[in-house]
Amino acid sequence: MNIFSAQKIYEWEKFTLQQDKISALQLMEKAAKCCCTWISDRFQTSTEIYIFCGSGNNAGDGFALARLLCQTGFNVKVFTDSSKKFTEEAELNFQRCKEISGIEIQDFSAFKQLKNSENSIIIDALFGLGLNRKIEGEIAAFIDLLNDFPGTKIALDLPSGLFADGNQEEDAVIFQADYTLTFQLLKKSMLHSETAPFCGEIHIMDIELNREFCQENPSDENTIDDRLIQNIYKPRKNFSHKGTFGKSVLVAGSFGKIGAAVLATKAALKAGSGLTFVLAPKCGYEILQTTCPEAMFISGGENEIENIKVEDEYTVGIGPGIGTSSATEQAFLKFLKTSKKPLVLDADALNILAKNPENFQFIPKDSIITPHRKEFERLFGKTQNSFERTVLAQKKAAEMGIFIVLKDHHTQIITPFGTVFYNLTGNPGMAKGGSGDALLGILTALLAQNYSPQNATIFGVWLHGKAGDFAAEKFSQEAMLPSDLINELGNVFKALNKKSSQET
Ligand SMILES: NC(=O)C1=CN([C@@H]2O[C@H](COP(=O)(O)OP(=O)(O)OC[C@H]3O[C@@H](n4cnc5c(N)ncnc54)[C@H](O)[C@@H]3O)[C@@H](O)[C@H]2O)[C@@H](O)CC1
Ligand SMILES: [K+]
Repeated sequence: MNIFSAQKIYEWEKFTLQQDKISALQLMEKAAKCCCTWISDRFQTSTEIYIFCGSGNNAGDGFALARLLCQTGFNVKVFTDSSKKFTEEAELNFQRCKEISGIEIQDFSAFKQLKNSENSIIIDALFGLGLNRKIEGEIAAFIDLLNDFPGTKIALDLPSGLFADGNQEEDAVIFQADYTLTFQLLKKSMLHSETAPFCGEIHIMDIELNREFCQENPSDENTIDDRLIQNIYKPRKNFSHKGTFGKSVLVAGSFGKIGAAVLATKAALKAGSGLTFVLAPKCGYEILQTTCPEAMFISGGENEIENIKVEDEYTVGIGPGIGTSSATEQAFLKFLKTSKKPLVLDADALNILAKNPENFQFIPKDSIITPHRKEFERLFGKTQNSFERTVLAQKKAAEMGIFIVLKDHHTQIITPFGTVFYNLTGNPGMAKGGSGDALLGILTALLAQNYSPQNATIFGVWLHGKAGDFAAEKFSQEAMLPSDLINELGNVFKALNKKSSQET
């Protein structure tokens, strides 16, 4: 699914009004209806509803919603500044609201007299996409007051004070929503760690903007949706054999960190690698042969990796638990300089690279690197915030011709062509040592199975998150382990297969 800037969303709205021959007022009514249905499906009509309306079309949505909720049987109070000039659609909906005797319309100041009520809903229709500067003065103080009020807080389209497209100033005043009912598509600020928490749980309201617009206006920023995954996924054909599914080598482990090699190898096996090898130090021999009997062992040294010899036809993933000793560093750099095929690089492989950026030039084109925030900083330097980090990653991915997987709550995949894919699967239960090792194994296995580097990266990151979601469902976010995630890969493939067979 595309992510559009506020500017592009306005253009999309205009396009829809022209193509579908509907009015802005009708579109606003549709938006308000979606929100009314969402609220009435979840809350009893005994809940008091307070709606706060600014002066733009976000307020128009608020006025229309007030009318619809009142007609559904809720007790609704509207707070606004009626001395302000409303937009045309907001004014029309304001007038319609006034005609309904059941709705009390008051000035913002009247809100201060209200008794606190836990059993109430506060709806923020102050500012939406049209926010064009930081909120200050009286409105800022008012939003602070709303944030302190008990009860459920719902933002329409965006929490007031949050810009759709980017970062905020640190002291910005923003409505703290429990739920955000956002129209048509996610906005960029809903996907970054500094800004997304203001939205609470996000629900997309499908207001049926005309989809032809997306074909004519492809975006550089996208979220990974089920349709994209189903298009990438290649179900297995009969008569295939183990050679069809590639040969993966995981270069991993050192004394005390053989577990990292076990996790990466198991993940590669469970992600469908045809033949799997693990190149690890000899101290891991028995552990690996016992825990991963399906994988073949290649010795890379005694207690750490000192030598990496791999045949050209193999797909190689390097990094988990290898450490950064000088012997391992030399072995890794020697191997890197002779590598031609795309590699998957994580953890200590990235830490070794970060020591000397001169070595970046040896990373084969189309390789995949999977840094978390700290590893990214070590490689490419600090940025002020995650928005700037994405931009820097776009620059580096293009310069180096590689795929960068920026691990985060919504992990981003950045392609060498500058496109960003935000992943929506996964959960905080995966913030545990070993999750990254599993991801490296999955990515290596998919690359070995002939998924293109871009498809392997998108699919792998999605699979990893989805398996993590299945594991959290079974064991809880607290107790789930990376091995549980790996064991759930099978259930994710089963679900994908089922969907594929239903579609054909
Ligand atoms: N684009 C679409 O497809 C649709 C948009 N709709 C609604 O329309 C909204 C956008 O409406 P508008 O463009 O009228 O924008 P807003 O309703 O966000 O309000 C913008 C107004 O607030 C003022 N303003 C901006 N920042 C301010 C600040 N910091 N302090 C004080 N005043 C400030 C602006 O000067 C402008 O007058 C969306 O968020 C959504 O809720 C919906 O009705 C459905 C369809
Ligand atoms: K809002």
